[in-house]
Amino acid sequence: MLPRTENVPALPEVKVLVVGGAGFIGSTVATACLENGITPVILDNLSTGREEFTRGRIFYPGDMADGPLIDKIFAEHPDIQAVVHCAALIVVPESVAHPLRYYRENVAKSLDLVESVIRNGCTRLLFSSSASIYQPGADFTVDETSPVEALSPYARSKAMLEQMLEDVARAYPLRVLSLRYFNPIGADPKLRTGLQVPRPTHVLGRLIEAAQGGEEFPLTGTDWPTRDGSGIRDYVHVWDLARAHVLALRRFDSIFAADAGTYTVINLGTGDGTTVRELVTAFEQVLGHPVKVRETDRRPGDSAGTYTRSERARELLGWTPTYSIADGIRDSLRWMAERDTVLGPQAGADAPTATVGAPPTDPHGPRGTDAVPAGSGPAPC
Ligand SMILES: O=c1ccn([C@@H]2O[C@H](COP(=O)(O)OP(=O)(O)O[C@H]3O[C@H](CO)[C@H](O)[C@H](O)[C@H]3O)[C@@H](O)[C@H]2O)c(=O)[nH]1
Repeated sequence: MLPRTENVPALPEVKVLVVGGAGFIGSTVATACLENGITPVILDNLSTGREEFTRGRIFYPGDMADGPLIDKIFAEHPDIQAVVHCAALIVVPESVAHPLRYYRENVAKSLDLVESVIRNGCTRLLFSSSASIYQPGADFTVDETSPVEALSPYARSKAMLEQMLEDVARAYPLRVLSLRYFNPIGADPKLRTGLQVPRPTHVLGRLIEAAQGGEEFPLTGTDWPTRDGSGIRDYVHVWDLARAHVLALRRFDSIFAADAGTYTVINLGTGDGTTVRELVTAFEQVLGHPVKVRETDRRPGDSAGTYTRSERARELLGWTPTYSIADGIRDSLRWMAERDTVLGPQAGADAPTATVGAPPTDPHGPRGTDAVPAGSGPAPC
């Protein structure tokens, strides 16, 4: 006979508020949380996020600047123990054309959110920052102490918010961990979520588009002082990024206990620099055939790029990336082939209709479901 369970105390549920949890990274973070015993409560205004990514999850449609809504969420989920702030507009050229919108959405509304978080007594915030704020050094490597020189309104919005959060964390009962992402690629290995926009403008999106339409891939910039003249970046699989968030949530208190401060930064990159030419070669190897490449001038506001040399993510989070760049390319291709099935045909979007061949199943096996070792979860806020 099975033991009765009524008198067995339930394990305390670990809950986090994921702001921007219907977006590409936020939804993947939410999935990784679910797979590791953390319940995500999602807030997203669906300006770029997708409701499909919230199915079966606790979801509040709305804006992060809506104070009464944040109060309602905390009232209905008093067991929320941390906030993961992934909500942002992220397209660099768009930020150059519409800086007011970017500063309002990314900076001003974030301040409203943080004020609401503090008002509701939550003391832990993970902030999605960006490695695009770094000034490229002579060898293109950076660590968390490297100089910051944000070159676009998008990057400046991230750099400004980091500075503001540091000041806020000094003055109020809040600790903030900024995670500086390098260049996310791939998708959830089980293809539950992925990049939602139909025509992504980042380099891998443009390569996939070229492969789909048989068009030329524009290689934007061939005179950078890198080993082959093309821009260099650190491409990190989004599932590895998501795992890092789970580890950061689990270790949040110990990170700050060791550091004794209230604000800190961790780079999330692989430590491998990949040039655009090298990325094209890797892409062609995964795809199985060449793509046409057209060399063009640099993009306005572009930079040579950076990659991380930091060991901080390994030391503080116990995090090491598990996916290769080929894995990321393969998962991006698999997701693009599957995206319309998950999201439905996208009204008004001039998405390419052809799809490129992609492996039908997850070729990574169990790594896609790897559980993050359970430590002590964060205590209530
Ligand atoms: O069609 C293209 C697009 C890009 N590139 C090149 O590819 C490299 C990477 O460009 P991405 O646009 O893919 O990435 P960025 O690092 O410039 O910026 C992106 O990554 C950042 C993270 O560091 C932020 O997330 C930002 O929002 C996002 O646009 C650059 O050398 C760029 O010149 C091309 O050759 N052709």
